[in-house]
Amino acid sequence: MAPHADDNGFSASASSAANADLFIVDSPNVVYTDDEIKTKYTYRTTDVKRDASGRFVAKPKETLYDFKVDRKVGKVGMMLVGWGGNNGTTVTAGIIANRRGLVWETKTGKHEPNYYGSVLMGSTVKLGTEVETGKDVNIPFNQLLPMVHPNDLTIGGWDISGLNLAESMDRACVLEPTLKNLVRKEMASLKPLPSIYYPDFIAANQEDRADNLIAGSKASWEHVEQIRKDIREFKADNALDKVIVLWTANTERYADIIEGVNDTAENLLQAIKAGHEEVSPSTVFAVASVLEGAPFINGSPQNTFVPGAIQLAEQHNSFIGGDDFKSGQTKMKSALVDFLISAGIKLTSIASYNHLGNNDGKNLSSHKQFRSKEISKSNVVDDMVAANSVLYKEGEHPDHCVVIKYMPGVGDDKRALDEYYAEIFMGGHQTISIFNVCEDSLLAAPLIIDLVLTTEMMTRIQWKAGAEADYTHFHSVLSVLSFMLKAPLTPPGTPVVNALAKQRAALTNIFRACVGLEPESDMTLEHKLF
Ligand SMILES: NC(=O)c1ccc[n+]([C@@H]2O[C@H](COP(=O)([O-])OP(=O)(O)OC[C@H]3O[C@@H](n4cnc5c(N)ncnc54)[C@H](O)[C@@H]3O)[C@@H](O)[C@H]2O)c1
Ligand SMILES: O=P([O-])([O-])O[C@@H]1[C@@H](O)[C@H](O)[C@@H](O)[C@H](O)[C@@H]1O
Repeated sequence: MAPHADDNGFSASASSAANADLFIVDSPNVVYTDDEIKTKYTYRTTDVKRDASGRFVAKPKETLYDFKVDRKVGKVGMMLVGWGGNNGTTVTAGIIANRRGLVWETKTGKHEPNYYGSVLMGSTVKLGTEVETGKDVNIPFNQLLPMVHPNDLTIGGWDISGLNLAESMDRACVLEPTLKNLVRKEMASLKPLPSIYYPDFIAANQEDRADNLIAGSKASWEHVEQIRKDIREFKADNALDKVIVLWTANTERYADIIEGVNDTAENLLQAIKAGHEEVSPSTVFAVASVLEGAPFINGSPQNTFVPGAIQLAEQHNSFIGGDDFKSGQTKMKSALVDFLISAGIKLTSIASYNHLGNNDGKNLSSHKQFRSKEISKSNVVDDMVAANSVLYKEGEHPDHCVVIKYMPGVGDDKRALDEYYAEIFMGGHQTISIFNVCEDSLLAAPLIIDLVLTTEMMTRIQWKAGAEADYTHFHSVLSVLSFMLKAPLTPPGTPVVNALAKQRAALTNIFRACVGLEPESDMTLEHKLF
């Protein structure tokens, strides 16, 4: 039974379990109250220095942290930029189907809704080892901490296309007609708010859908204020406790980083007021969200978070995260490269080709937009290569090419063809060839849910170091989101981790620390020593 609050000097009396039905942590370092979970956590790392002879000296280090989790989930809104797109309509219809428990028929029989592809809703984490049997006890990931359920999300958003979500769902050609018909009425009642459209940032071939616009073809302070007003009204009209904004609109070209324009928060605000043409719609949405205190997540590859936007988020203690959903080909790559290199196999060449026929592919058929995607799809191996000096000399890197072709005929069912070529023992080679048909939006929609649920959870976690310190939130840049993203944004000056297993372990173990549990080490000494 969790210790009473007074056992550890906390005020208020202990109450029921963190997740009343599933588990509590019985530890002197964990106290539950009706409103909070408070933990005292020892963070163990290893400091490494070189001695006079150049030898590494590794020294174990312990840092004591207090974590505090607000157990009150509240009513949460999700506002999607690009709501009328393939991902936006698919995630909305999927949540409606789950919320209503719909069953639909296809040629393969009856189907029930699920959240497969969501790490939080579709996977489990190890809680510990059952004393009597010695077996692992695994629980649903979303039960590790009190999280919002996607069924309870209030959804809204913007699109430059004025179609309602039923019309957009039809345009997307992602879901089965039998399912679409069950959600059609509710989807038809949903209409995206007008949005900002700066033609130079997305492919010219997108112009024909731009009929739902806020006036003005370049950044302006009126745009910031309109988006802030939209967020405020959405929150008030739906009696929400918080709103999270997520970009799932088209991939934009990179913005040039210009000193005096977007290099600092103040310069960026001034540049928007001056209507500077190098400020993108996604950066305007990020600025408006930060100023409105709404976390902003970028699901596309462009450099929305110019230095000024990051600094603004830090100044306002507002969360941002990105970039680019990691849905299929790149997620597979980050796992396979991790496996090959950590197994001592010298990957020397990666050829990634994919073609798709959806509107995303159409937009990416324009070189500047493709270049944004090429960058996010190419950098995913860098950390794993750099970490293995046995296989790779300083600066040595596998050849890596990324090709994306727009082939309308395949629609949303993207084809990813990859060839991995590696050196193995004694001059041998290994060639791995993968043909991966990804239904792009059905893979991306659960990632939108994971990004929103994780971000919302992070708004209810605080930490401090030392009895005298005040609790504070994690850094504004949510690198904890990296498992869902191709090009993880990290706090300035901190390393980028792309290895998929490490990303998931970070998310798992940070959440475990928030309920006072040690990181899952997989040592299982209890099964090895005797
Ligand atoms: N598996 C995936 O689908 C996947 C994976 C990774 C990244 N992404 C990225 O997610 C984004 C969306 O993908 P999608 O397949 O839904 O694309 P989509 O083209 O179907 O949807 C994008 C939507 O954004 C709208 N839009 C464009 N500019 C806008 C603006 N300034 N304001 C508001 N709306 C705007 C468009 O009208 C469109 O409805 C793309 O950037 C894509 O690269 C998708
Ligand atoms: O599958 P993945 O590499 O994670 O990501 C996908 C790319 O392969 C595809 O070319 C692109 O159109 C999608 O937006 C998405 O980025």
